[in-house]
Amino acid sequence: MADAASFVFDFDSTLVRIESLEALADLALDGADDGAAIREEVGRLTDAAMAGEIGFGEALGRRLALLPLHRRHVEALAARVADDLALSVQRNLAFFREHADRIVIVSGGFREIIAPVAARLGVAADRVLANDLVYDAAGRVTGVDPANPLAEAGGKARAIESLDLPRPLIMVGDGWTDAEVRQAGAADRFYAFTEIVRRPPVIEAADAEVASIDELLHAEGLAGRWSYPRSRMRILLLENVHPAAVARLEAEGYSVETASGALGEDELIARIGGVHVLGVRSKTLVTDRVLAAADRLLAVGAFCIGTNQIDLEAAADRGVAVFNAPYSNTRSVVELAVGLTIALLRDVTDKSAAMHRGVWNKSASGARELRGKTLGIVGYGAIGSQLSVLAEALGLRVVFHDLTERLALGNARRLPSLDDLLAEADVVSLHVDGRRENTALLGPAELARMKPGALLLNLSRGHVLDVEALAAALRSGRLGGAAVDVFPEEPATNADPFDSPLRGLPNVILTPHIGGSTEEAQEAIGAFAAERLLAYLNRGDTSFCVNLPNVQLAEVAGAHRLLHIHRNQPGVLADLNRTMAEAGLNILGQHLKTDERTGYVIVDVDRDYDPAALQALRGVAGTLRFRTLY
Ligand SMILES: NC(=O)C1=CN([C@@H]2O[C@H](COP(=O)(O)OP(=O)(O)OC[C@H]3O[C@@H](n4cnc5c(N)ncnc54)[C@H](O)[C@@H]3O)[C@@H](O)[C@H]2O)C=CC1
Ligand SMILES: O=C(O)CCC(=O)C(=O)O
Repeated sequence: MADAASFVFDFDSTLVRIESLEALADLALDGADDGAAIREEVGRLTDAAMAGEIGFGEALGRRLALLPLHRRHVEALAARVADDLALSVQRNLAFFREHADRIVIVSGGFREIIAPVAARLGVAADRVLANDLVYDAAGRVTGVDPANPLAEAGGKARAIESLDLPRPLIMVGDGWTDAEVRQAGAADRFYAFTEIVRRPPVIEAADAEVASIDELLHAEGLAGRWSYPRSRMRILLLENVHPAAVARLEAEGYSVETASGALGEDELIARIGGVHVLGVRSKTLVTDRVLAAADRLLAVGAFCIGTNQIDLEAAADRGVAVFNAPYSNTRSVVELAVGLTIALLRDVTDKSAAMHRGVWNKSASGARELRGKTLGIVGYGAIGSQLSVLAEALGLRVVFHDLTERLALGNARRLPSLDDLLAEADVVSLHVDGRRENTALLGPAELARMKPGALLLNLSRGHVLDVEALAAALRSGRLGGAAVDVFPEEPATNADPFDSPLRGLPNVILTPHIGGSTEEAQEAIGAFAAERLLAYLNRGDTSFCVNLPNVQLAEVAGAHRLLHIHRNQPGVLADLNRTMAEAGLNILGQHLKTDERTGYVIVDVDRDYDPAALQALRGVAGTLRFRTLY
């Protein structure tokens, strides 16, 4: 479509992340007493001109008159401006260099500042249309050459027309003077470029908005640095995911939306359309219905350890990859479990509450040391085994029970059954995962098997413990206390009410699912999960994926990467290879990994192939998801 098109780019806040005149003002006013006021006025005039409120020529003259601008300031900015390229321009240098003979830069700014950037982009000096500064004998800027059409309102259109460029002509810029080019008929299409600034009147006057050069190239049917513009890929992060994750994903060019609370199933269904990546923590249920409504979803990030809130099989059956952060909050949970155990043994919370009511109750009765007690850990995975290490260091004896064979750390003793553990432990701490089969793992019968006066901790999942049965055991005095961090029904947001049969019981510590809620853990989770999602989006790497075969992949280099997720059924690889051979694709590298349910094939191919061949690959029987990366 755009084979013969000419591209005309604005400069300030389009090719570069600065407004030249403001940057010059900063240099010229450095140390000036009235600098702040002048800078503010210059900024105001720039905005007014960009939004079309005052004429460009008038704004330029007034701004230059305000500044004690000297040649050395211009030279200083020119020396560093090429470091300020817009990020998407930096990524797509190849586009500028390959198509330099159909690119023009037009700006009401100054030739000296634009020249180094044009050189970096490979654009010839005679394809830069800009104002020429005029200096006096002392090197002070007195204005711009009045004979240059760009010194006046409507100048961009006249300057462009004077070049008689091949049409269609595509204008790209952030300001009103760029929109005017299209309005004057000097351009056939105008893209409002919003990577640096977003000006609503300009967007309204544009044929389309592009938030990056990638989007521009995609819209014009040209190959950019990425197979798909990342700014068009929507990432929806719920439940207060740490800002570190947002920053990391945005830095890679993706569009991120956030929400502080969890969403109910119907609310999520209403929002999931068009979303490429969903990020949740423990409360948002990603059900089969949600996944069925997710027309674009590539991946789900669980910004936590547990993934029981996500229908992993339904996701796999749709080729949606699910990632979590399996170790980032482990230590936080363990530290809280240790602290809660000590608090329960010493009845700290009830004593503290009494003090707040003005009651002084100094007594050793019922208060016990940790040392020498037996801790029973149910579920000896990452958290259980870490707890084991810390507990032994504090002088506890540790016994554990796990469904699978686990290495007993230190002097910890494995017990063959849950019942054995319940019979022996003074403190029982639950750290199993949230699989459905663990519902009411501790019910009335199990609680009855615990030692009289024993303590119970649940920091795993709410449904693992029958809270009604626990409340009864506590009320009857059968158990000595409990600390519960997770509940069968948890409020979706901090504004929602909480209720539980455990409320109001003595020596019962209730915490609002904060086992993993430390600043350290949340930041580490944000960083880890974001990195896993980026590895999958950017190169197809499924390391740590919890529902698809794990394949570790290097960056795509000098090739196109085809990613094919399919049902694990006979003949898929043979069909894929036959289809690729028929399409004449030259294979540079291939990986296949399968699990019981799903297969994942990654093929790096030579770049010159007929894109129609990709349709045939989508048609291979058993295909769940197919995408291309480069
Ligand atoms: N309260 C909070 O804020 C947090 C809670 N969690 C919860 O803790 C759980 C455990 O986390 P990790 O230790 O990292 O998981 P993990 O997967 O490393 O360990 C879980 C262990 O439980 C064992 N297990 C499962 N069912 C069992 C059963 N019925 N009986 C005995 N053993 C059983 C597994 O074999 C595994 O060894 C997570 O799945 C999550 O639900 C995790 C982080 C924070
Ligand atoms: O606070 C959260 O995000 C939930 C922590 C949790 O339960 C988990 O990591 O599995």
